Amino acid sequence: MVPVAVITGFLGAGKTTLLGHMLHHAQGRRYAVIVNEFAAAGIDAELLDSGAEDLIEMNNGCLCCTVRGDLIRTLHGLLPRLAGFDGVIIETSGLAAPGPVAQTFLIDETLRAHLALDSITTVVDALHLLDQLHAQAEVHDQIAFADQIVLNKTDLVRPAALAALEGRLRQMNPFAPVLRAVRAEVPPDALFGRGGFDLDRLAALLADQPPAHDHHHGHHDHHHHDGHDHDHDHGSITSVVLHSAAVMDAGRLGDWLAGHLADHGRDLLRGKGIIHVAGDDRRLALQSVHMMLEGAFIGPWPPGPRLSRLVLIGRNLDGPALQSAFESCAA
Ligand SMILES: Nc1nc2c(ncn2[C@@H]2O[C@H](COP(=O)(O)OP(=O)(O)OP(=O)(O)O)[C@@H](O)[C@H]2O)c(=O)[nH]1
Repeated sequence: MVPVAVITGFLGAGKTTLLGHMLHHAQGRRYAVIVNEFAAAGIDAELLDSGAEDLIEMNNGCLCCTVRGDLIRTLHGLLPRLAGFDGVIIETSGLAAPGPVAQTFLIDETLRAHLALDSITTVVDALHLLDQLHAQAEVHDQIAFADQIVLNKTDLVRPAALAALEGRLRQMNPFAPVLRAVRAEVPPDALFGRGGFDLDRLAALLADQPPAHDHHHGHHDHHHHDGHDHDHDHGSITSVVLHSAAVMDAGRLGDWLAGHLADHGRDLLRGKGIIHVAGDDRRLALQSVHMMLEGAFIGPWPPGPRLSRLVLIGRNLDGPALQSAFESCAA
């Protein structure tokens, strides 16, 4: 039996950071990694720069609904090579409800014979958690399903507020231990060997219960019409992928993005980009979570054309306007 760890958490909470931390501290253990992004741009794989033995990307939407079939196929494809791995790590997209992902391991007989769900780790963003609990139904599901919770980005929040957040998390999920973290730095063995996955609890959660979040807020975008997992949409949350083949001016791009985030940060949940900027041979990686923007140079470009890509996930995205604003940042 090869153990499977699922990493979940809302957009920008720090899932990829946690995955990177685990892979860099693998201490000789070999993991197969499955990454699922909401937007089809494959940027996570580049940001991760992981050295993972086997990184499989699933870019066609959200793991919880459209592509559970794809997850099953992907895992089946992995089976012949499974003996070479000490574990499988699945990073779900930030909009995924973990229930159906967990269900995959219970329903499929063949998978069940070879793979054992070991843990579901939910990463939460200490700075944005309270807002997200009001606006995003997925966050409730992710917390409710967690086997353990990584309370990440504790550097951005005062200690007193942290204790309150922890209390809130305990209230929502009394079973999951809460690990406080900066940059998702939790013990490297935190994802595996927990044996913590209690099937009885899972079964109870999978049963058709009213979602726990119904009482907490007036509106949400999640619609479970009949208890099946294919019927929810993600409300008005969409994504756009901006492209440019031109060399970009880092200053101009930074000014535009900072201004745009300041004006639209509430609606703009997440931004991620790999940018070809003038004057540097390395790739500029950009990341935003609401209004917080970070940029860092990562390794050199691979041979071939250098295409800049910026993915934005949020509400009310005007794709053509964003694309032309992006292009106008050319050097
Ligand atoms: N200040 C601070 N920033 C963090 C911390 N952890 C991660 N970040 C930053 O938060 C941003 C999002 O982190 P990711 O790990 O990409 O988040 P994610 O959950 O994988 O995001 P999605 O794949 O979009 O769902 C990045 O800019 C990280 O560098 C932390 O503990 N403190």
